[in-house]
Amino acid sequence: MEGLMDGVYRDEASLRFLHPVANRDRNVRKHAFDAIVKTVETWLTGYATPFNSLESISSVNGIGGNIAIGKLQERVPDFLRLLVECPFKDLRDKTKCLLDDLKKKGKSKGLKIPKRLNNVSFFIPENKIISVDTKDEQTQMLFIDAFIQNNRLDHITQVMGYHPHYLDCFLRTQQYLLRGDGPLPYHYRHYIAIMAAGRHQCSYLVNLHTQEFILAGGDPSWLSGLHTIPQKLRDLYEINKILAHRPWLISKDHIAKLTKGKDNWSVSELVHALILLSHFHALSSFVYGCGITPEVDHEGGYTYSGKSSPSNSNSASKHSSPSSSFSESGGDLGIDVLMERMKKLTESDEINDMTSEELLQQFENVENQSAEITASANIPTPRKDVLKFVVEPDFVYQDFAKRGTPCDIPSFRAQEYSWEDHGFSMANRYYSEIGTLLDDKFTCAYNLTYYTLGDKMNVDTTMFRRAVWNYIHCMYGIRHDDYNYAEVNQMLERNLKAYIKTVTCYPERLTKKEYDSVMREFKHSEKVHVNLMLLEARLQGELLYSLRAVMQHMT
Ligand SMILES: CC(C)C[C@H](N)C(=O)O
Repeated sequence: MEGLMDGVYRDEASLRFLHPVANRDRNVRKHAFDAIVKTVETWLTGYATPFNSLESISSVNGIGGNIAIGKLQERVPDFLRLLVECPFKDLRDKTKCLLDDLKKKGKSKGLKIPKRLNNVSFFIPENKIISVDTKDEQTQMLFIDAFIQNNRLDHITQVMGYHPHYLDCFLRTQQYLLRGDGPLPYHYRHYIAIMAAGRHQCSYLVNLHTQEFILAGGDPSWLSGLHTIPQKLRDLYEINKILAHRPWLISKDHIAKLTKGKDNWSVSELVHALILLSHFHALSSFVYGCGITPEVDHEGGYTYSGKSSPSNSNSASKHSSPSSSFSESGGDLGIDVLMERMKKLTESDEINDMTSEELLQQFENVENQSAEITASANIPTPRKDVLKFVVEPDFVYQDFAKRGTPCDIPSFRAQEYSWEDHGFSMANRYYSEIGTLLDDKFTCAYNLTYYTLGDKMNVDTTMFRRAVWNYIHCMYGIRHDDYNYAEVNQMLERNLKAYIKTVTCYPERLTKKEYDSVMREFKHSEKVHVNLMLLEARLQGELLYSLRAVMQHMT
């Protein structure tokens, strides 16, 4: 039995390592695929009841550990399901045939073929999503890149496919953070991703990186929860928690504490970790903000019952809570009104007449108003499998305006510590190249425009986009003193502010109803665009606080 298990087990591991199949070279792909076909055929014919005997193995040490390895027989079709949606046409077609074959032959052996349960997003109809075999060459290449990097074409990538220029920056940075040169061991990086995603109970990212952690050679016992991990990694938890919800509380003392003592962090390792944490906090916002669905091989992503065909009517859409704090009459501005206001504001040139006190006052107004806006009231019950990676799940965002006195924290002046002048070089110094990669990504997200608004062409949307970006920083207490915050109130109506606040600060609470109720005349690609800005502004906000603390510690 052990021999069989070992054999399948190794194959499983190599299957999961799609690299040879995910190769740009057609011949390499063919070769690798033939090997898979052979493996599957051996499984189907070589043993009397290979799948049944595997079923009795409930847990396997080594690779797999906690990830339902007992369901190995389900994984083969799983894996094939992933390939059905890969960006290589030749492979897709072949896989379809193989799956059909498997369906026929497998039945008599009790083999169950999973069906995809969801589309890519709970919010965006499938026919509006960029298809795997898109004719757009740049996007197609990026999908291939993503497939090669991540061993799959994940739903995040596919949704970001609306914005190829951004996707390019995103994939480059993420690849570097997770698999490039850097001070932290690979399995640490994925575990840190899990810890970060846990702050928002983002099981999508937790599942993805649980698998990656194993593939990177991580010890499966760590997946039973935080109590099993090395002290050094556990020490990171406090800063993870603060950074995710109240980054203004981070001080140089946190950095000092981590960088001294027995199991200490080097400053380089810490900078790597801080960037990973912020990346995955912000990515959790994106996952919820766009209603990303579980992957086909993740819990909630597949079904064995014959009935279900992909639909958008999954959990998230059922969430629509009656007590939503988004008002029905929330007054979605509509594109015409928005354009009208942008035009007026551009002509008025008001900021030149304002004193710095008045500008400060405007900032404080928006900040105080933001504290009055309740985010979504739909508070989900945390899932047990994610909770094991979470300490103090009740520690959540608190309005910056309500931070209270014991430690009266002033707002963060972006002019005194900015990404461009300080954060960027700080990041590069301790973790080479990352500053440049992040900078490209920030610049891309900040400036991205197609000069369109819904169906309208040739529109300068700068003002709207600035308002979104600066509003997010405002919720974190970050102030740009060359910006007139009165514009935020002109550009963003109350429901949209509530949406932005929910997705940035409490993403796990967002419902489909809320997604639908804002930016009604925008295209889905534009709503995703707003979510990209949200991701990046949040990420930058967290980094400004943590890198400033590192700097203060070093000087
Ligand atoms: C988020 C959207 C309002 C962006 C707009 N479509 C543009 O091209 O700038």
